[in-house]
Amino acid sequence: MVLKDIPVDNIARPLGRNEVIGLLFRLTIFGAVTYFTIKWMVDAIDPTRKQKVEAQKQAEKLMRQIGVKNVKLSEYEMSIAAHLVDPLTMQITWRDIAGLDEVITELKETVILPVQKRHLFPNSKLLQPPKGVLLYGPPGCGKTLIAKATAKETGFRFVNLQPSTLTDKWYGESQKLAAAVFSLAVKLQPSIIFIDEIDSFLRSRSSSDHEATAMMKAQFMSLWDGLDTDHHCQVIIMGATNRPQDLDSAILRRMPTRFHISLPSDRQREDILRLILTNENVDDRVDLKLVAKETEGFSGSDLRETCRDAALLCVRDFVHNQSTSSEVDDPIRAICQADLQTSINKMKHSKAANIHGVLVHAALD
Ligand SMILES: Nc1ncnc2c1ncn2[C@@H]1O[C@H](COP(=O)(O)OP(=O)(O)OP(=O)(O)O)[C@@H](O)[C@H]1O
Repeated sequence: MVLKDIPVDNIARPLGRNEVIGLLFRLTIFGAVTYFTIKWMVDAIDPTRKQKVEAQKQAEKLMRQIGVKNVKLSEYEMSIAAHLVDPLTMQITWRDIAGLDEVITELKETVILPVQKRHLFPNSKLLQPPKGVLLYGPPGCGKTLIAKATAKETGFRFVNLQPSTLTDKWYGESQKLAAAVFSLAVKLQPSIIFIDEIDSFLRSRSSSDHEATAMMKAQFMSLWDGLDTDHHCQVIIMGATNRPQDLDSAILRRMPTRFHISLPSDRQREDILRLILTNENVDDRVDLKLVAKETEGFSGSDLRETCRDAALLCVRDFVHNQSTSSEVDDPIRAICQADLQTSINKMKHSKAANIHGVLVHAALD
């Protein structure tokens, strides 16, 4: 075959300008489709994606509500910011806490005064508010109430951090989130980061710790130390725990200001009961001293539950009377001593059953 037999179309020739543009266009479209397909697949298999989108929306809303403008947040800071509490919706003040006057006075002197009177000692390193405060004691005794009231009184922004926010993540995410906790708190300062059940992720380090957990703990501590080096930084970490003995000693060292919130005494229970029943319809003959005596070992939360249960007994009677009596306008009767006693007995019963349950579990373990 000689050259002249080959069709002219089959002979290689340089591409024309339009063909080059067409080729580039096709390559660009192909590249973009590949990129978005891979991104879509990665997003689809990321189990935290939906949470991230929700967190971002929630964070943007809260940031607007608390008046934070022109602060750019990273994706990780956004997911922490979703736990911000809007100070306007936070109603807890010292008046909502009963029986803890001594703790509150000490807290005012050691934490709140240094914050509020900062201008009096701008250069003193000794009189700066502590960077770490630990509230410890049995469940339901007011630790969270105290942390919220502190934020309300100081006007600090309040980040209510659940340990699961940091611990239930993919490998490597925990560390980025831990870093975001601190960088966000600094951007939003003055701020309080409240970590309930702090022992659940900052417990004593052990050789059985997962590598990622151990790294996260180490990183958390070094970020915390970073706060200390800048004494103008107004960020306080407040932790609460029922098990202070489980906390890493290095963490305890970083929380030198500690408050023990114990189960309330007779007098404290009476104060708490009085506060809980302030706006309720209570029979004048109710003897709160006697109720306080009868509720030994109850926490503030148990007392609240007992009073709620007693109030429900009145509602139950009311509903019953409505269906059986012709007097439709009968008012709901006041809470009486017998209601409270019935509810106390019920609570004691359920507490005893709980303890029994725990013991049975422990025996089975
Ligand atoms: N001293 C108190 N004065 C008034 N109410 C109290 C007091 N202590 C507890 N309560 C009631 O019990 C509820 C639970 O209290 P809080 O959440 O502060 O307890 P906690 O110590 O943080 O518990 P936990 O360790 O389980 O998180 C409060 O919302 C409040 O109704």
